[in-house]
Amino acid sequence: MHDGSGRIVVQNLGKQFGPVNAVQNLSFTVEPGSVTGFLGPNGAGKTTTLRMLLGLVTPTTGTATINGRPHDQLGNPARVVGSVLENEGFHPSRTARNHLRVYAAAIGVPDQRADEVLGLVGLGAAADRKAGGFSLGMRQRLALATALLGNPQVLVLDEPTNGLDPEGILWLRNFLRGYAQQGRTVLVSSHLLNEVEQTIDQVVIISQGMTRYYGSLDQLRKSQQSRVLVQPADAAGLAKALQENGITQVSPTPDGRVAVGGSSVQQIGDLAAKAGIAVYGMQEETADLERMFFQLTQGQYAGAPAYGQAPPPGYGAPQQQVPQAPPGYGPPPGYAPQGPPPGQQGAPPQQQQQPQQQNEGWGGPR
Ligand SMILES: Nc1ncnc2c1ncn2[C@@H]1O[C@H](COP(=O)(O)OP(=O)(O)OP(=O)(O)O)[C@@H](O)[C@H]1O
Repeated sequence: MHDGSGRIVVQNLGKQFGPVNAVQNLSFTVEPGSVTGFLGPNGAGKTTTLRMLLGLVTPTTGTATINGRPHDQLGNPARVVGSVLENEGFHPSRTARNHLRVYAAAIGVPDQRADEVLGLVGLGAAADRKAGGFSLGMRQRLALATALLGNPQVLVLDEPTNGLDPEGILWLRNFLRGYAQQGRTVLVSSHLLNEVEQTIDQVVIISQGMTRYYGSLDQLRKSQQSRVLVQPADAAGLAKALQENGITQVSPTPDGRVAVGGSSVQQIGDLAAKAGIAVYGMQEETADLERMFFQLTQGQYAGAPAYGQAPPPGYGAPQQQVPQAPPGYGPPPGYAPQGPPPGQQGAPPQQQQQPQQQNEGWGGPR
C-alpha cells in the first residue's frame, strides 16, 4: 500500500530517447499543502518527467513516486492522483456530463460525482453541452474536472495556463491555492514563470533535463538583490574605495561600469566624493525574478569574480554545462544543480489566499 503522505519524490530520474537525453538525474520532492511550480523552457523535459511520474513513460534511470510508490503500484491511482496532460482529447459529440460519467464508471465513482466536479470547475451550466463546441478555456476546465473525479490527494497539471486568458489564469490560481490549502499536493508545470509566480510556493526549475534550482520561491526572490550601476572616472579606484569601506559586492560590467550590491546610491556617491573620484552617472537596478529564471534556464549567465575577491556564496559558475555570462550575475543562493538548498526540502507551506468563487472566468459557459 501507499503511505498516504501526498508526497511526490523524484530521485535521480533520467530518460533517454535514443540520442536525446530528455531528463538527466533529476531529484526533487513536492510536499502536500503547497503548490509547486515545475518550470523550464520548451523542451526542458517537464512533460517527460510528469509522464514518468504518472506511469506513462518508463524511466531509464531513477524513480518517481507518489505516496512512496510508483504510479503502477498505487492500487486505484485515480483516487490518489489526478492529472491533466497536454493535448487531451474529448469525444466531440459527447456532453460534458456524459464524458465525465464514462470516466467516473472507469474508476468506480458514482455518476453524481460528474455533476459535483462540473460545479467545482464552474461548468455546471454547460453540463449538457457537447465538448466539441467548447472553447479552449472550457476544455481546460473539463480536463481539470476529469482529474478531480476521484477526489485525488495529488494534482499534476502540465501547462494548465496554456491558452487561458488573464481571467482564466486568475480563476485557476485561486482554485489551485484553495486545493492546496486543504492539505493536498499540487504540481503545475509551466514554461512561463510570470504565469504561475503568484500561484506557487515552491519551485523546481529545470533546463536541458537537469535541475537548476529547487526550493521556495520566497528564497529565490530574496536572493534577488538590487544593485547600483555606477559610471565612475576611475572604476578600479572606486572599487578599492568601496571595498575599504566594507562594501564588497563590487564587480565590473561589460560596458565599463561598476555594479555595486548591498549599498545605496547615496552611500556610493559619498564614498566616491570622499575618495575624489568623479561619478558621471548612477542607476539603481531592482530585483527581477524573471531575469533570474531566464539566467537559470537559458544558461547564458554565470557569475564572474568581483574586483580582487571571490564571488559571494551562491554566486559563481554552475557545475553543469552553463555557458559564460556577463560579469556580476550568477545563480542565487540556493541555486542547486542537483538538489534542494539546505533546509529547503519539505519547507512548510505558506498559504496566503482564500479560494474564491469557482464559477468565474476561464472560458466559462457561454
Ligand atoms: N517520445 C519521444 N521520443 C523522442 N524524443 C522525445 C520524446 N518525448 C520527448 N522527447 C524529447 O525530449 C526532450 C524533452 O521534451 P519534453 O516534452 O519533456 O519537454 P517539455 O519541457 O515538456 O517541453 P514543452 O514545454 O515544449 O512541452 C525534447 O528534446 C523532446 O524532443
